[in-house]
Amino acid sequence: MDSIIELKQVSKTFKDKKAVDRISFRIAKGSIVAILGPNGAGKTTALSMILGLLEPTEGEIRVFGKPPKEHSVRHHIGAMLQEVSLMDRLKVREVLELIRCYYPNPMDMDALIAMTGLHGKDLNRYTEKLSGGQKRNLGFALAMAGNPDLLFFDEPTVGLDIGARRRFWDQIREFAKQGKTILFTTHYLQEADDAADRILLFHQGALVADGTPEEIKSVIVKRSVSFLPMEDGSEFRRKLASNPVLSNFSEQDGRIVIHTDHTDQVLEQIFAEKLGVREIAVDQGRLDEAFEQLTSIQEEAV
Ligand SMILES: Nc1ncnc2c1ncn2[C@@H]1O[C@H](COP(=O)(O)OP(=O)(O)OP(=O)(O)O)[C@@H](O)[C@H]1O
Repeated sequence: MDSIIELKQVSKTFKDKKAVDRISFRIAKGSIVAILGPNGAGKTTALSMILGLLEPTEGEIRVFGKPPKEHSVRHHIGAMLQEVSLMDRLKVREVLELIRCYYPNPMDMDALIAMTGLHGKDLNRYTEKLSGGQKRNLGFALAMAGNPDLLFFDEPTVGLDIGARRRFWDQIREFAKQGKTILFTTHYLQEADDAADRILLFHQGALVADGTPEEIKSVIVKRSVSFLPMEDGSEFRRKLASNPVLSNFSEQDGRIVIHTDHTDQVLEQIFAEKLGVREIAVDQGRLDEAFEQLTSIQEEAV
């Protein structure tokens, strides 16, 4: 694999808090990778270490085969973090020019403006006068100014409306087609599912799953057959419990739910046993269920 990023057994401890716990992975050129996880999972800490902003307590990180702090590595990286910090008393054009001149092969100014949702008239405005949305556009422009090969986004779509979100992801897919590599963090399962070709699922500092959205779903999401019982009472439940194919059931809002990898077998047994049921539904597991299952499995294990 043509690895752009490589982490080997990386941990980060703040005082006695282990924010990232022995994480290893590689990221291939041209991929769009989501670091997904709940609050406090260690996503930002991991991203900051890969960016060279934080030093790992243990383990090794390589970006383009080198330590992330090296000057030559920085020339190939662009980042938009949660807080876009801007220098006051500079106009938008001046900030963009300043950042562009740090890079050997910066993006053409007109192309930069066109892709980032800034308008010509914004260029002469002082950065402190921009609205929240315009500041985020500028943050995106600053991340892209050096025409980087590797892009980092920490929760990039927070606060963006649906149209802006869609434009953002269209743009990101275009970058990936050009061979750029994108790593982003998100809380949004749907966003990771839609936008990423790989998901690294973090929980309590650990990497608890790594794969395509489909792989993650197929490994840990159980499908289910659910129905409403026509007869109530213990006899019906006894019949279910005594059949090994049906015995793994739970009850949700009056429905009986059987989690299974073999929905056909479950249906066969329901008919063979002549169980009185109605409104049968067969459900494919969803990514948000997978996420909840994984994180709750981890919590039980702690
Ligand atoms: N500078 C720090 N000092 C002490 N603890 C920290 C520091 N930075 C992060 N932590 C702790 O490390 C853990 C992981 O934090 P991190 O910000 O990486 O999580 P996250 O997954 O990005 O969360 P969120 O989605 O809320 O941004 C949390 O328990 C956090 O409180």
